Amino acid sequence: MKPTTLAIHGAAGRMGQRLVALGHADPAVELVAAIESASSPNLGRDAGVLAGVGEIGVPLSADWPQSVGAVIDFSVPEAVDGVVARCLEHKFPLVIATTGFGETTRNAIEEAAGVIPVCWAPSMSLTVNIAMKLAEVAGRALADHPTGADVEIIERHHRFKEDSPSGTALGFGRVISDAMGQHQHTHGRHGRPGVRPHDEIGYHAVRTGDNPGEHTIVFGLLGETLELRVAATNRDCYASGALVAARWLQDKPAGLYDMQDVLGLRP
Ligand SMILES: NC(=O)C1=CN([C@@H]2O[C@H](COP(=O)(O)OP(=O)(O)OC[C@H]3O[C@@H](n4cnc5c(N)ncnc54)[C@H](O)[C@@H]3O)[C@@H](O)[C@H]2O)C=CC1
Ligand SMILES: O=C(O)C1=N[C@H](C(=O)O)C[C@H](O)C1
Repeated sequence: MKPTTLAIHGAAGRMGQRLVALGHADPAVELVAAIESASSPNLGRDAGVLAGVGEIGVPLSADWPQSVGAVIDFSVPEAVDGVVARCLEHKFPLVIATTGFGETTRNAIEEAAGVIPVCWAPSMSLTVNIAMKLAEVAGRALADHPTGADVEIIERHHRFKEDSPSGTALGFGRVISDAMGQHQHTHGRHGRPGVRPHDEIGYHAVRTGDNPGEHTIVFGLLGETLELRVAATNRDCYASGALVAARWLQDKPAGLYDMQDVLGLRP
């Protein structure tokens, strides 16, 4: 099978650089474009040199290729509408990994997925996506527990992360509220909020050092506690998941997919 040609959007970032490095080492893909913001100080530099793997002949550029097998986006929320519009215009399959954007962008993604295949997931990590399945199972089993089960989601990320809570924490919250029916989403607590209602999921965003991402989901009953914890030790779990998703999209019809589809975790 021919390698999938790839454009990486946000190629000079923390994630972009790991994608360039892993993509360069992967014979199943061929990196053909490393797209960056028009104001990036890295424009013109070789993407491989920046990523620490030596010269690969792909310069960082604000220009888009005319043709490519798939686009992977790890950039900033404000840039995602533009990525979606470009991919729609050129019919490029698209993997969206950026987090922290709002409803307008979500709607644009859903609309684009009527025309092109899109994989959108807040975490490309295999273990995070398995943990989401486990959270769904736990949520269903505890939904009608007589003592009630309090759900708290604690996430830890590096000091440079700009959105909070993480897209993954919100994803866990969606999966659990679909299973258990909570209607309130509370972000941190202070003052005297009173006795904890059961109809609530609590989110706590910790920002510290260089943590590449860690999520703990607490199901607190009276008398026992279940915790699911999933932690990255580096960013390669996200980068390799995104490369798998880009390959997977190749033969897919237009539609909105996520990593549960890519990893075969959806029944
Ligand atoms: N879904 C997943 O598995 C993961 C998602 N993320 C998300 O990916 C995003 C990027 O994360 P990092 O790499 O840590 O951030 P970063 O800040 O290191 O990189 C973002 C890059 O995007 C570039 N950029 C900004 N505007 C642009 C534009 N208009 N066009 C092209 N490039 C542009 C920046 O110059 C920068 O190089 C964040 O939203 C983060 O939450 C991060 C890790 C895993
Ligand atoms: O910004 C990050 O680093 C990460 N962001 C994603 C998120 O917001 O969930 C995924 C991962 O946790 C790393």
